[in-house]
Amino acid sequence: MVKICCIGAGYVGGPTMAVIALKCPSVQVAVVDISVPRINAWNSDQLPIYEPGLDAVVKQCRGKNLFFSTDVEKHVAEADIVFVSVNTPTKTRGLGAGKAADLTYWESAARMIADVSKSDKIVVEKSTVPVKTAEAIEKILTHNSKGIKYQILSNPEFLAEGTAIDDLLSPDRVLIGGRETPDGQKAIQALKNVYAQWVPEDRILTTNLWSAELSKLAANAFLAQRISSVNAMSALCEATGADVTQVSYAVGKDSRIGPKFLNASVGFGGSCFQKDILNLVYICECNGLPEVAEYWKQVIKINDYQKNRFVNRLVASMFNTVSNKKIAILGFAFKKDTGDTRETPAIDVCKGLLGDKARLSIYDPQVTEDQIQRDLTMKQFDWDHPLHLQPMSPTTVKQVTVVWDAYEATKDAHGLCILTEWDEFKTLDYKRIYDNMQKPAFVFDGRNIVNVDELREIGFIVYSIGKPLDAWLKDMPAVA
Ligand SMILES: NC(=O)c1ccc[n+]([C@@H]2O[C@H](COP(=O)([O-])OP(=O)(O)OC[C@H]3O[C@@H](n4cnc5c(N)ncnc54)[C@H](O)[C@@H]3O)[C@@H](O)[C@H]2O)c1
Ligand SMILES: O=c1ccn([C@@H]2O[C@H](COP(=O)(O)OP(=O)(O)O[C@H]3O[C@H](CO)[C@@H](O)[C@H](O)[C@H]3O)[C@@H](O)[C@H]2O)c(=O)[nH]1
Repeated sequence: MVKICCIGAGYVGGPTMAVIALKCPSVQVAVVDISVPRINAWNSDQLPIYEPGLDAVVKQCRGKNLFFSTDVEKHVAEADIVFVSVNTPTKTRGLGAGKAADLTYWESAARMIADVSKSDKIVVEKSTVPVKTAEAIEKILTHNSKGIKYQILSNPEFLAEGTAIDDLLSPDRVLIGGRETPDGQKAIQALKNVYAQWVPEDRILTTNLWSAELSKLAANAFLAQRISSVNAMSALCEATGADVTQVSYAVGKDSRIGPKFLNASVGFGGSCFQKDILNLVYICECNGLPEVAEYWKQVIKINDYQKNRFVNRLVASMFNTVSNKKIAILGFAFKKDTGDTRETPAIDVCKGLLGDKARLSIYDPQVTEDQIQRDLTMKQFDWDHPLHLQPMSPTTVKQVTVVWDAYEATKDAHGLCILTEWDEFKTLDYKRIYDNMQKPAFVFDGRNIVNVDELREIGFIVYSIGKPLDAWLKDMPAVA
């Protein structure tokens, strides 16, 4: 029986291994982590992450061929294939701070593998890493190998949160990079055999190591670039009277461009896009390619611009001040169908409003008060370290209350902001909300989910990203 161990029971390690266990009943899968609460949660009825469909898969396999454990060394020692899916945050100190990937957790995992291994192993990079990381890992493993042979593969993960299970069950592609030696090819084949249990052969791509590592960074950069492109257009739409939804539809009808990933928004968030582009920028700079670095940096600059623009629109339309005004925040997660708040645009928007002394009442169906308070007090990039190594938030933000209902959040509010596209926000009783708000009542839709005409009919002053402006907003500059 093939034994797989995955180091890191997070958003990637947990769902990915659960699907491998589901699709490969003859493979034994152990997911290990240094975080005790995380492993306890994986072994309970309340899984540590919210992901549609995940519960059912875990319930079907857990205790049969899927195990969650803190006994990292035992499971690594027993495994034939070791996936490493640990955090690769942006460095906050020293060389490359603010851009380069921090490989501390990866390196410590590699050293531990070298320490405890007694048999040959295939070590798989599942985390997103800089190009050439496999070379560094190879060096750590071979210099400490005690005669054991290691093959390093790069098998980046392309799942998106909120649709992780569907993405894993029918991926657009699985990418496996390895050495072009006979042993390297054998290792690629071994991993291919696992995926081939459910992924059609023509969707399993094999490349050299560096192409696989770089393809992951490139894919995220391309995706994020689409969003920054449509968001840049949204500013121009507001200035000209064009409607960004109509523009993206027309543009996306070109089969060379395609319709997906063209929704204008308050900005992209999530643990990957910004981190991976910063990493790409750093690699370009280190390779003497400043123009290429500058090109990709713009994707992040437009994203920051979009978040600032949203806050400025809001404050400018409310008579240039939100001091002591109650603003309801609907949605805090970085996208719908997840409780994940890593790099969510809601953090920047809330901080911007708090900077202007607003009082915030926040509702998100999947994010706890504790998480929101931590996010609003944590330093940038601190969120991407294992939970138990994150600094405790020393204070809570007093101007913030967190409630469990959209109607409660909006009661007596001067304005409401939609920052996550949760389906339930589309079907709220906006007449009831309007009746219970201060007047004039404002809606700022950062996800373009409300029916603008209907809300204006009710009496709201509505701002929706990239849509023709409300008469109220027309003479106000986009960035005050
Ligand atoms: N979240 C996503 O959607 C996504 C998708 C594709 C790729 N990725 C990449 O996958 C990697 C993991 O991301 P994630 O979202 O799952 O992160 P995560 O923070 O949810 O999970 C990482 C886990 O690794 C554990 N860990 C860290 N060091 C360890 C060690 N030495 N031994 C054992 N456990 C250790 C942490 O405790 C944590 O539980 C990152 O490189 C990320 O860029 C993430
Ligand atoms: O048209 C769009 C699409 C997305 N977003 C935003 O972009 C962010 C990222 O969304 P998405 O890519 O769907 O979620 P992630 O879970 O961050 O997934 C991305 O990052 C993962 C981690 O590397 C990759 O594996 C995935 O392929 C890649 O889509 C979110 O804030 C979305 O709201 C938009 O604003 N407009």
